[in-house]
Amino acid sequence: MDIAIVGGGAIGLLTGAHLGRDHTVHMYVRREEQVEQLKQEGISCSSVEGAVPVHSHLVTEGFLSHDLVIIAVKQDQVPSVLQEIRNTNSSVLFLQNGMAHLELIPDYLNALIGVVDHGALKIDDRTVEHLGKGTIQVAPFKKGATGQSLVDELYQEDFPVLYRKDYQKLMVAKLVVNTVINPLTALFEVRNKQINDNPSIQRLAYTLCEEVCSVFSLPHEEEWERVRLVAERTGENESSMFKDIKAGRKTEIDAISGYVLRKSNRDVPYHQFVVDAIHAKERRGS
Ligand SMILES: NC(=O)C1=CN([C@@H]2O[C@H](COP(=O)(O)OP(=O)(O)OC[C@H]3O[C@@H](n4cnc5c(N)ncnc54)[C@H](OP(=O)(O)O)[C@@H]3O)[C@@H](O)[C@H]2O)C=CC1
Ligand SMILES: CC(C)(CO)C(=O)C(=O)O
Repeated sequence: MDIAIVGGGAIGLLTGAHLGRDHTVHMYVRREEQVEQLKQEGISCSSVEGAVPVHSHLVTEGFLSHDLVIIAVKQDQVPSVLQEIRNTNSSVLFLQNGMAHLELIPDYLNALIGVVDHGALKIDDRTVEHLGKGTIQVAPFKKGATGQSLVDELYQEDFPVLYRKDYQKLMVAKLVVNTVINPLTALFEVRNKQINDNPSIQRLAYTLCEEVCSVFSLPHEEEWERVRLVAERTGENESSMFKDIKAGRKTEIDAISGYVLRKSNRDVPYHQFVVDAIHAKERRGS
């Protein structure tokens, strides 16, 4: 298959390295020096042997035609990427955390929604460290659309891409995990395991979980157990929000906890607090 990946960050490089073994991959990035480095040296990924050759382009120089376009930028960059790809007929796979981008997807687009539970860290413009192996689950955005054969073609034994029917279920499950673990680990600057190990953080986590479950009518105890398990399984991770805060970058708080606030028709004070507190931390870094 001929695949375009927009964004050469942690997830763009990780998917590019793995899919580039079986498919033709075109990386669309926004800096000339990254275009050149990828063109000359390919992608290096800790879980893939050798450098993986890819084509590379400046995103602003227009799009070629591809079987699939994968959007691997952060939430806040989705609008500008949608502008760049507005004339595409290709299927488009979105890999963002949070759910705010779903509201931006235009009707005409043949969109697929992906949930990534790998952990990846960008080391430099062509190098990514694969920190936690997981899966990418993909479901069609529009009712009735399938895309299953395309998704099945992406499957690799050591990099499973799995077709699912219901994107809502997938996304809400990931949102619950991110809205509990990410802001608390970023605020207290701790690894994920502290959600279980620090009794005060655990109490805050439990209440955030109660709030998000009430907004989406989910069974609280079941969801809380799932959050605890993810915090345990990824215990040594620094969450993506904690990493963003440490690096002085804008976080995805508005797309995650902010989305819960926007969807709620009652007060969710703990979510309001973490949104304000994370914004305060972002400002401290600027
Ligand atoms: N990293 C992880 O382990 C996981 C990440 N995710 C989700 O995946 C998404 C991507 O995250 P991640 O890869 O970590 O983020 P990164 O910050 O590592 O990468 C984002 C990349 O997008 C590039 N970019 C930004 N705007 C544009 C644009 N307009 N056109 C082309 N490229 C652009 C940036 O370029 P530049 O370098 O020039 O700034 C950067 O390389 C996020 O929503 C995240 O929540 C989900 C699960 C795990
Ligand atoms: C699952 C978790 C919390 C793993 O760190 C994550 O998705 C993130 O950090 O964004």
